[in-house]
Amino acid sequence: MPLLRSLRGPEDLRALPPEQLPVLAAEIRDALVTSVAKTGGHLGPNLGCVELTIALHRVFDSPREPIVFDTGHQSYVHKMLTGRVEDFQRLRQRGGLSGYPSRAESEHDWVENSHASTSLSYADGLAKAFAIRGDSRPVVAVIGDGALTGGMAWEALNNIAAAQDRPVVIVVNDNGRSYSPTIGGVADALATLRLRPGYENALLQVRQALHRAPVVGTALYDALHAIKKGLKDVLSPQGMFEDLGMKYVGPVDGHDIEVMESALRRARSFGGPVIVHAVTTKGFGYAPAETDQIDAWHATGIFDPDSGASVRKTGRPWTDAFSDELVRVGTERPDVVAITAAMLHPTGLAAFAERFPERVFDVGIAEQHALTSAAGLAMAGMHPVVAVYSTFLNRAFDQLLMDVALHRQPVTVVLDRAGVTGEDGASHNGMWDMSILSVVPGVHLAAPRDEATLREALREAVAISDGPSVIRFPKGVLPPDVPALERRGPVDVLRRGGTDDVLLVAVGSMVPLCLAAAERAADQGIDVTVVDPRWVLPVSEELVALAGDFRLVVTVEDGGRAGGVGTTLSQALQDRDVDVPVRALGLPQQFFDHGSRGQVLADVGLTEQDVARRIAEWSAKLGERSDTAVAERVDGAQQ
Ligand SMILES: Cc1ncc(C[n+]2csc(CCOP(=O)(O)OP(=O)(O)O)c2C)c(N)n1
Ligand SMILES: CC(=O)[C@@H](O)[C@H](O)COP(=O)(O)O
Ligand SMILES: [Mg+2]
Repeated sequence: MPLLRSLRGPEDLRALPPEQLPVLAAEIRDALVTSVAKTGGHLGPNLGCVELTIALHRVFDSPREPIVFDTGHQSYVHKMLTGRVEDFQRLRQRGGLSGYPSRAESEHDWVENSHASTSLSYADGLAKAFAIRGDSRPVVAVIGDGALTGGMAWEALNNIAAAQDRPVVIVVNDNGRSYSPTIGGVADALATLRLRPGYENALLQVRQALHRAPVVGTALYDALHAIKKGLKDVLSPQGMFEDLGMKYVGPVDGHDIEVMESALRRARSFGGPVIVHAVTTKGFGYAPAETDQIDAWHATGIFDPDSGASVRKTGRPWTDAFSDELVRVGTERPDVVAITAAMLHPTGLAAFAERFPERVFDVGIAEQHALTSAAGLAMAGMHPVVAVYSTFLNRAFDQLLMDVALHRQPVTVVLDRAGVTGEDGASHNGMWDMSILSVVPGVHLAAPRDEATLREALREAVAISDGPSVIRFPKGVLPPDVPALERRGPVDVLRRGGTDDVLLVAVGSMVPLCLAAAERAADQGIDVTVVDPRWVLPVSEELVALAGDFRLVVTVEDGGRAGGVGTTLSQALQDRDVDVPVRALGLPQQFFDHGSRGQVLADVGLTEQDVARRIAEWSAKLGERSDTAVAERVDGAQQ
């Protein structure tokens, strides 16, 4: 890849003659496929925006003129063009290149969050600040047709369109898909625009008119008229953007660098808010991705670049267990409906959709709306199951609190990817849900430990009729089922220590680690009883009663410690005057850099060795304290 590797940055790219650009695009595609095959990552979205990104960096002077990528999963090409091509060897690996823009990596990355539909708000804010400072530089936001379905994008558009003197260039990268084809009114309107005679036609019209233009006479008038008409077609408010007063350039073939560049230059020179509508193909140029009907290789694991065959991790994913059980529940319960925020397949709803197509709603990337519309469905007699990744529930906290919980509506939220997810980095760790849910009155929260308890939790959740229920489980494959020795209320006793030494409360996916830690502690002569509360909210009376029987309670959870299970259990014990020390092990409230789940957990001391060591330390301290107390009592008695 001599051309790609010779580029030190966008200045070099801008110096390339246009005829070399297709070669560069081919080299970038090759680099994308070769590298993502080894590490996994967002291949389809990046293959689809190669030419678009080349054109952006030729027209705009990044980093002075910010280019904000919505979600950021499509920023690999931008990274390659801004001096990071060599770093792709370690994409998404610990200490290596992030899979999203990263402010620590490059001054070209203004924004790094990867929750969708934020780019227009960032761009709006940047443009407002530049305007106040008397700086007229343009700001660019690149947003996919999927991200454009998110409410925030429209809140921002409402502001951007109103400020005709602020130069915000919005590039809509319209590949017609989120993961699956994007659906809804916005998507339909984009599809209609896509069918219009495009920017290329108008450009051709202008060029031909210019060639024909004589010096004088009616022919000159006709030619000028044609030029005017062509330009009007190129830059005029149309369709859905019309009412907002936005200028619109397009549709543009997003894989034609020359045309893309021309459209962007025109948008740049306009000096106000303008939309450039680029039509692209997700996975472009790599047949296995381009032809994949499910998600055009939106996010892939490791694969063989020649055949496209995936090198799969073996094992049954948690998502599949949920997916199967939901279909069973749906067969028995005609009132159960499912909602996805544009993630039908990855959240495991595809099987339910196939079986009950009329009972599934894809609301777009709109978690807030998902929750409130679920409340509406519940009010009218349905039991909605909203399946989202844990980290995206953050978006819909207020809707869960006020629209669902306050109204005591029976809505079940299923959180996939709860806990540390790892390779996607800080924004994707599902480590906030237990903290934010702990403040929601009346919520029921289950953290199943295996397939059997996941299935059971789902059935229990859809039977709850007086408020929201939530089930959380991690990314990855299921562990073997861990049968309970005994059940007390919702609490499963998984291991009995011989004495009332230590009660280890193992939350969900932490169960295998806790059982192993208990064995290690036993080797050091410490008796540990291990329980799984299964339903961590509300804290059950049975768990409180059990805790009161022990000298020390240790909780282990795959979530933020603030407001987590340890905190809520402590509070519950205090509320009931049960005097037993609780030590909480979990994630500190930090943003963790990307790395594998195992690495992140090890960094924060969530390994069986570390948990066993902490138990031993705390246990010893308590022993010292009670020895001292006994000694003091004896001393006191002797004096
Ligand atoms: C708030 C939020 N919800 C869900 C997601 C998961 N997600 C990541 S990319 C994506 C689809 C994006 O589609 P689009 O914006 O069209 O980009 P494309 O991948 O097609 O280029 C979704 C749903 C997210 N990142 N943020
Ligand atoms: C960008 C985004 O939010 C998703 O594409 C996410 O990266 C997918 O994660 P999984 O690979 O865990 O499904
Ligand atoms: Mg898209």
